[in-house]
Amino acid sequence: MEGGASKDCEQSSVDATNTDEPSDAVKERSRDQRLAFPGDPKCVMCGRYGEYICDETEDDICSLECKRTLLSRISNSSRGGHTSLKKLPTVDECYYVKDGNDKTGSQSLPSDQSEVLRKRLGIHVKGNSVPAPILSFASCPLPQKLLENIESSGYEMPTPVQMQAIPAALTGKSLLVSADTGSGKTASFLVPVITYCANNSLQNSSNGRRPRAIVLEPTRELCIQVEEQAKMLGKGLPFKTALVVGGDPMAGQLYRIQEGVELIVGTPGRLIDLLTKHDIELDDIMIFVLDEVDCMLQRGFRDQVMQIFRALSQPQLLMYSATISPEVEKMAGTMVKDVTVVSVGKPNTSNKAVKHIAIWVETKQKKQKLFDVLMSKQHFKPPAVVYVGSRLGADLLADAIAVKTGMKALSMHGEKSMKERREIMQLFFMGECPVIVATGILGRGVDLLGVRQVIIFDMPNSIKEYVHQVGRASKLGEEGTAVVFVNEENKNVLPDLVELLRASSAPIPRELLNSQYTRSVASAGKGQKKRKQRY
Ligand SMILES: Nc1ncnc2c1ncn2[C@@H]1O[C@H](COP(=O)(O)OP(=O)(O)OP(=O)(O)O)[C@@H](O)[C@H]1O
Repeated sequence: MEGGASKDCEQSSVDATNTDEPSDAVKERSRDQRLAFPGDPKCVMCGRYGEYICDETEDDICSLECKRTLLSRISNSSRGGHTSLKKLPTVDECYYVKDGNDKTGSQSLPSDQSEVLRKRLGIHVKGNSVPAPILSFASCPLPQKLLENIESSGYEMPTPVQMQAIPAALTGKSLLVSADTGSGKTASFLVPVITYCANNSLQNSSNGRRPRAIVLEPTRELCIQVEEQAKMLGKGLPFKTALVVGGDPMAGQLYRIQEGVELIVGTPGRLIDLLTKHDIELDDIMIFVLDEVDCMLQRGFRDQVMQIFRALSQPQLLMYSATISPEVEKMAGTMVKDVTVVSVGKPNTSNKAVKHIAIWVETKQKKQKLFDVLMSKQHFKPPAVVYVGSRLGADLLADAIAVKTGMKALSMHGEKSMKERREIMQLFFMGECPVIVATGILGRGVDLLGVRQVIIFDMPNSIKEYVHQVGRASKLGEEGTAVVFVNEENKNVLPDLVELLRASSAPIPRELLNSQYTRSVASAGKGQKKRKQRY
């Protein structure tokens, strides 16, 4: 080893503020070394953090133990006829601490390493005995078939929210989780739900199969998407799902539940309708998921959600959203005791991968501005979603786009039948329609495959909905663009918008800064800037 010179030492001269790595003595054994984080050098022998360089071979190595093994392997192979020092293939997969199983059966990181990982990935946790984050799905006791399905879905590594929320949910405790739009929250609740259901299915019992978990979503589109993902991840397991949404005949949905399912995915209204008209056994529901929880606990949905919740026998409550306010946290605390709170990144901020282009445009000129964007080779990046505030507005604008630009444009809103809604989404996904004009129905949660541009034609009334709508332009950190039209009519949301644009380092139109509704936040920002420059 180069006189024990570690890469950390090299690093520390570049980044003196990096205090993540303890600079202690050279590690004697492989198990004393921490795991490799994404991007770290990996030990060629065991895959842990390759903190040192072996001076004989120039290989990354984690400890003296691995160095000895490496050198002995090389000398064995050279005795076998190889005269030169042969490089061993670099190990790609991470190795996990084998003897640190926690009570969920997960192979857990030691607590100091958990803290380093959380810090690096912006994971914050609040609660009692929160388990360590995981670095691979296989470090949790998931059914083998589920692990295979995860792999065939192309999920090589858990995303940060999955790293923390999956082991936390497997403890059986209730969770409140916030993470960016498009960060993989859906799988972070489906994986524990499927694990629970598959492990507890009564498929071979004389009592038949009964629902074990419910996932509530605010829109039918989101239900369809989540149920599809659940089916994909649960394939080959004793795990069946039922979709309970308005617009499809109730008889078919009821029949499916009576035939035996483990998971119900539905909207609150239709589920209550079904539960009040028919006798459905809910005693075995052990997990209740409120996706988009801030929306589900808002007036409009709250009473229905609470009605369903009260019909259950104190299930584990899993609550998720990209936008969670302190009020929602408080409400969640009244529903269940001892909630574990997990947040990834800065709560309630917009997805960093989305570039915001705010344009100040008077209402009368908005249509023309939209046509300009759609007809500009430079600015239009199809397929795109245009968000509007009303159903009629969606229909009229889609027609106007088709007439003015010659492009196929379809509207999407809650008045369309389920059949129409499915057909529109299919055309869009098949690439046969470059523009969809939608109400907020497509604003939350829906994974709009391939969409990298959204145009907010009518600014929503709350910055939270704006965050969800612009989130449709990116998933898993891929870059997207959000064009947003604003004017004085959006006065309620303008101050929040200025703050969000500033936090995203996006240009802020002069009219927006000078508006009477934003002057106070705008000048607060200016003050901060001046102070920074002076010191
Ligand atoms: N571990 C993973 N590896 C690769 N892709 C993943 C992984 N987890 C999820 N995905 C994919 O990332 C995309 C976004 O995930 P998902 O829809 O769950 O995001 P979300 O956090 O629920 O977003 P939103 O807040 O908008 O609902 C999906 O296409 C999903 O299949």
